[in-house]
Amino acid sequence: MFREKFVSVIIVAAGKGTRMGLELPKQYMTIAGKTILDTTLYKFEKSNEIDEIILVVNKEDMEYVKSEIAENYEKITQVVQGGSTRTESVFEGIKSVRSDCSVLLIHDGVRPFVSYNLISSCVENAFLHKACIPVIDVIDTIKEVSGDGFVEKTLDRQKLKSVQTPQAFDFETIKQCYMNAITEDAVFTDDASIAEYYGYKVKTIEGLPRNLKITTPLDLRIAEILASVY
Ligand SMILES: Nc1ccn([C@@H]2O[C@H](COP(=O)(O)OP(=O)(O)OP(=O)(O)O)[C@@H](O)[C@H]2O)c(=O)n1
Ligand SMILES: C[C@](O)(CO)[C@H](O)COP(=O)(O)O
Repeated sequence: MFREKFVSVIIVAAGKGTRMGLELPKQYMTIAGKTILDTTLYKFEKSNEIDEIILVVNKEDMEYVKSEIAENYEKITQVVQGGSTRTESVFEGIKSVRSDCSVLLIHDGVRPFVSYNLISSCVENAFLHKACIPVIDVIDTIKEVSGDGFVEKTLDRQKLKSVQTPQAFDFETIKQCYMNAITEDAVFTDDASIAEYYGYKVKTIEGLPRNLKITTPLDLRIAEILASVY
């Protein structure tokens, strides 16, 4: 139904993995015989919804990625150099997206357990609502804590959601938002918050608990278990 429109995905993989605490950036670590980045790329390569993949990596990894990774994926049209923040890396990717793209997905290279169904739902809802993000319920009680370590308030958990990627957008809308946002001092920790900043309404859909962002050594252990199942 949506296939006559061109759909691109930017996979951002230019992070340093500071919280993982190892020298090798986590996207190049191997789980179940494949790098985390390869496992992520494979999902989008095989998804019927995706027409092109733009891969964003660090300057020092460009040659390795072009010769050892990108070669294996027909849908990768560009490997581009990222920036010093996730926002800058996404913006570099956006500059390389085909001008006739209708819907753009933006996905973390370190979320390898995304499903084909979730990719499809994101695309479908971006066509319907212009901006769509997957979310899951928050499990813990969340409190706001002041700089001196005392609780300021307890937030209403019913209204809180934990946000995942892929985040999906009408391409022209998110491109314009990013072109404006890149000149702002504000710090954005995901793509949807940039659309929100410029007044767009963002539709949430049900994400997947297994779609974790591999960030810490504990996540890596969990990912090893998940890789034996998904
Ligand atoms: N300058 C950056 C920073 C992050 N990312 C990407 O954004 C995704 C989510 O970021 P995160 O998990 O925070 O990765 P890192 O920045 O590598 O980790 P850390 O913050 O611990 O250094 C990752 O796929 C990461 O490679 C990126 O492309 N460019
Ligand atoms: C985009 C994101 O994955 C949504 O949860 C997340 O905000 C990325 O954050 P990070 O600061 O790059 O870890």
